[in-house]
Amino acid sequence: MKRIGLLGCGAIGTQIALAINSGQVQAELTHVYDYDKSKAESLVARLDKKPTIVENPHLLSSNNVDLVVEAASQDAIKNHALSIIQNRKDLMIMSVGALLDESVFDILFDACHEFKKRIYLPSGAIAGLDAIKSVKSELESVTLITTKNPKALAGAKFFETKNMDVHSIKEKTVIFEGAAKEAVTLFPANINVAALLSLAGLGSEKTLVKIVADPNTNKNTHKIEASGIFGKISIQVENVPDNTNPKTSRLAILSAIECLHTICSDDIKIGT
Ligand SMILES: NC(=O)C1=CN([C@@H]2O[C@H](COP(=O)(O)OP(=O)(O)OC[C@H]3O[C@@H](n4cnc5c(N)ncnc54)[C@H](OP(=O)(O)O)[C@@H]3O)[C@@H](O)[C@H]2O)C=CC1
Ligand SMILES: O=C([O-])CC(=O)C(=O)O
Repeated sequence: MKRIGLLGCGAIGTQIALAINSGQVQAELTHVYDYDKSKAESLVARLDKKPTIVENPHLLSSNNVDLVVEAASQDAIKNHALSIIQNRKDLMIMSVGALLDESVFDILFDACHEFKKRIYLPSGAIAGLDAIKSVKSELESVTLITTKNPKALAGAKFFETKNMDVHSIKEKTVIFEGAAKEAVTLFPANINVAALLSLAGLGSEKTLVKIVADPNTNKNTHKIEASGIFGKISIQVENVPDNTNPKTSRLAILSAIECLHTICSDDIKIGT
């Protein structure tokens, strides 16, 4: 059975730990870390088989684990992903936006080859990555339109740079249009899905992102529109937000659990 270390004990990390605890994912959660220790303690209190709470992130991968699951932040990837791979552990990443920094991507890509380790990127809060990957060589345009309630967008760096008060948005408003590369920097906790779409398809400069703040919605909606020689793809997911973190969709959590289940099982693998 694979031994798992968990980096980040928030909305996604908690549900992953509970899925392992219930046996839905056949693995052993052995070590956890969050820089808010109280979050790690509350999580461990809910588990039957108690993992060790480590005092710093390096102790996750220097211990005897097979895979580290990151559910923390883009900074966590920038600061710790390389040492996890160098410590010869596989890594599952949720804060995928960090990989749109080419220096981070290239270093991790080379490290995976050198240390013969794998990085897994679950499909997260979107659907259709299988198709985008398959038509990659024939793609001509990809646009992601993401609509969230302003309270789910609050706290993003974007509002500091624009000197805009998110709570003053009273009607459905397009607040950002640009390349995925810029979107993941300005909305690091909201649009990691744009990084997944970029990596699967046209890259971070040509993948276009529109972010819409809608005070009248209680869903996190992601619409992908892609076209090319192959034809057209139009996929929309209306996600229920997690009840502890409105930025994060329920589908992102379920996708992380399903990805981990696939990594940890030897049965038939369905889909691309
Ligand atoms: N790929 C996808 O489709 C999706 C990706 N995400 C991303 O996944 C990540 C986890 O999401 P979620 O669980 O909802 O987030 P939460 O904010 O609920 O939980 C993250 C936890 O990790 C902690 N943390 C952040 N950075 C570090 C660090 N460097 N070292 C240790 N702990 C850290 C946070 O502490 P504190 O609160 O104090 O910052 C928090 O306790 C986020 O980056 C999010 O943007 C989310 C949804 C979809
Ligand atoms: O969960 C979502 O809807 C998407 C999200 O936060 C992200 O991609 O960072």
